[in-house]
Amino acid sequence: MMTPEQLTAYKARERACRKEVPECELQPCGVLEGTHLSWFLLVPGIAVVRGALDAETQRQLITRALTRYPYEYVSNLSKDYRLVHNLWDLHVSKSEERVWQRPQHQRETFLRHAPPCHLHGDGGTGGDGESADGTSTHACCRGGTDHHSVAGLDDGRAVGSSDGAEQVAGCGSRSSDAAALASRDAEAQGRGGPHDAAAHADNTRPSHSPDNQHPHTARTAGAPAKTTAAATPKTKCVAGHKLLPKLRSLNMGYRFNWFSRTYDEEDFAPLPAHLDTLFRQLCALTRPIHGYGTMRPEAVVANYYKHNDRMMGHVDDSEECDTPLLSLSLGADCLFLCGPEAKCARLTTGDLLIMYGPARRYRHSVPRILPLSQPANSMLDGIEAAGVADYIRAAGMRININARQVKLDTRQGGEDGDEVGEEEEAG
Ligand SMILES: O=C(O)CCC(=O)C(=O)O
Ligand SMILES: [Fe+2]
Repeated sequence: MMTPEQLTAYKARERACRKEVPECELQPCGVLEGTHLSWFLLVPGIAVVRGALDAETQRQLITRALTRYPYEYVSNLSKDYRLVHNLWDLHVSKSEERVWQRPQHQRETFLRHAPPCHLHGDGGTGGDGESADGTSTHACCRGGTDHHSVAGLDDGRAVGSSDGAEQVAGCGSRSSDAAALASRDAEAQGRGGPHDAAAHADNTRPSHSPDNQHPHTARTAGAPAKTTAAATPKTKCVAGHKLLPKLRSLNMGYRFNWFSRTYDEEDFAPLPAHLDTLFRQLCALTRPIHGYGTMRPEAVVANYYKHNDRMMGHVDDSEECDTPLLSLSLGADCLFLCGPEAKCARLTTGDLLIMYGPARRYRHSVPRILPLSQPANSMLDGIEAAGVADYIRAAGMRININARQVKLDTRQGGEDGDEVGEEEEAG
């Protein structure tokens, strides 16, 4: 828990990050055993492994995050729109086909009882972000290199590095602050979205313009809703190709119920096997840091930030267990604030951030997305899927994919959860 003074100072630092790029406060801690990966501590319990993912793995995750996950899983758009086509396909075809919003009663129902994923035809979209310039050149600690990072994401098989080194990954959660709670409630009622960019300073999810809801979204601040559920006409619709930019976040595995503020046992969409494998490997790889050899990545959230988006302060405290939260950065750099002292780290593409121990429940936020770095641009150059690199560049996009174990070990009766989905196809 933070004192009121600490909270005030935290929020002031979030605001300051919009204007300047503070020094990265990561402290070097050494090299991960069996790898050439350098790791750092922001505060005890908040670690960053630089370059934990190799470039090809980053490219695969980015491609899937744009072309597959939004179609296969519930996103912030799911509450508002019923999609019968893949968002990416609508985007590249510049489809003018109109996508209709759900009627109000369906949106409310959807929030409480989201359909199981693999919704062919049930995707979602969210609100628009704002923009702001994140210009800054901040020197920060750098670590590992590609060839020692986690490599390969072939579906159904473990990710391992080409030289024997391996890596790990992480995830996020919900806030416990009263402010965050209030904002979540607001979002649950159809206001505010995960990423409300310029939105209010107080909450959680990346803020873009407030819109739709998604589990992680709810922590967003009480940004003024541009479109409240109640005000949305039943007939509102949007051209298909305009939906992808509204994507803010999506949820794989257990979905968070923003009304009960718990994970619903029955609301589970199996993860893609490659993500399950990746996060398990990352957890094992970073055991020397956090002490946990295994974790089940039961709730995975992908957050999509455009250059002016941000995620306000929140605490991820809805999970039952204390296993590490693993969080991957892809694309543009960002500033990450954390803890009672609002320490600041600059995260770069391929980095793995880990929250563990008591710090697992520290307040944290992403107050600013920075311009794409040269290494990020080089990494994007290798993306094969047409249009993906251009899309990331045009939006100045950062994608965060985080994973957390939700249930206590006893809940699923085994060391490893086995509810991993089949991968239909690669790529
Ligand atoms: O984007 C990030 O790095 C943080 C995401 C986060 O805190 C969350 O999803 O809970
Ligand atoms: Fe979080």
